[in-house]
Amino acid sequence: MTQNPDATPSYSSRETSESFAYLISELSTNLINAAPEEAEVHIEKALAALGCNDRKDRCYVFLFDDSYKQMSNTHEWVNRGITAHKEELQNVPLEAMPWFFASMRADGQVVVPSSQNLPDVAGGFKDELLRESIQSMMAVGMYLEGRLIGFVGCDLVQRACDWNEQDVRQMQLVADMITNTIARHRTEAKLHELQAELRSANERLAQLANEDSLTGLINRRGLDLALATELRRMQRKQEQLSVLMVDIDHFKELNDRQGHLAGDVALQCVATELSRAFKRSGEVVARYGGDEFLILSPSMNAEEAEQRAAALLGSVRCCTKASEITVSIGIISFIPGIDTTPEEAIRRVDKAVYQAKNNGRNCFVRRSYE
Ligand SMILES: Nc1nc2c(ncn2[C@@H]2O[C@H](COP(=O)(O)OP(=O)(O)OP(=O)(O)O)[C@@H](O)[C@H]2O)c(=O)[nH]1
Repeated sequence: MTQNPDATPSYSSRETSESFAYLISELSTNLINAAPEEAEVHIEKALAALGCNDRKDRCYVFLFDDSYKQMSNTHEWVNRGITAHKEELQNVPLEAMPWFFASMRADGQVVVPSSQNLPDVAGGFKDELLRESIQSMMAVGMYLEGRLIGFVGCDLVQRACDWNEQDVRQMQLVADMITNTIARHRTEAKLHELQAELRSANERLAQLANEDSLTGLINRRGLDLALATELRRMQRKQEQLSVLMVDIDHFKELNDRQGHLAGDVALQCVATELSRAFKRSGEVVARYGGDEFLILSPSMNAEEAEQRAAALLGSVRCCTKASEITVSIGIISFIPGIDTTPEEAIRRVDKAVYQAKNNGRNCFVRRSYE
């Protein structure tokens, strides 16, 4: 125990008062069951219980930062008529009171019966007590996994006090209780953080599994899922689904002539144009594979699908002017039946593209679904 050499406290064998012990056990139960947002209130109640017992003037919790450079007053209770200091005691540099910090680290407690009698070596700490008109104080350390993380303490403004063992024991009880609460909430906060990281990693993984890395469009896997969903949805609503397959013309030649990288850029360029042209709510643009793209337009009839395909022929040429790329487009527009499968829809729209290629490319062909 750290004691002022000029004023050795005379500890009595007074037992912890029953009412205090009862109150503390009740608070302890509350703290164990408290949700993080309620814990603050319970910690302050514990400080109040400590303060009201034996008429203390101020009770508080300070926490050190991880590098022991600063400490901050996180919780405070003050008696009626006593000035609160919590606001101003944030990020207090520990180097300003080396004696206090060294004593706390060495002994796990600092007991000051009379601040007037503190030795000169207590320097900055003594000045601080006198500045705040604190006549007497006591603090005990809070340890988390063996590491000093802060302390719980109390001040007496109006009187000096020969603190006894029971006083220290009571304060230690409250300090342990608050430490356990802080420990539990830190663990829970860490757990929530990890859960959130895991959730977003899983979401990203799921997204990546359905995403084409070159263009950022959904890939064939994602398209298969989306097509199955749209077929069911349009069947239920008895509305038309238009499916457009867009295939770049003579793409192999472009690769051969300008290189694979230029080919990649052209694919990205077409992908961007398709995304721009088909961004109505519910529309899906996918890279189906190689130089083929697929578009799903729910609730769109054949006439509108043809208009949009015609516009697309023009805009693709514009967007890839440098490479003079054209595309061939196959279209099917139909109300899905109960037994329409994604494979069948793809097979039919693929035939339409094939026909567009045969018709000389840079055009669209719509095939009826019957
Ligand atoms: N640069 C690049 N090329 C790709 C990629 N995926 C597939 N290809 C190439 O795309 C070309 C597709 O060519 P084909 O299917 O023969 O068709 P095409 O040359 O476009 O001819 P038509 O469709 O008949 O007009 C192949 O040469 C593939 O190697 C890719 O990610 N990047």
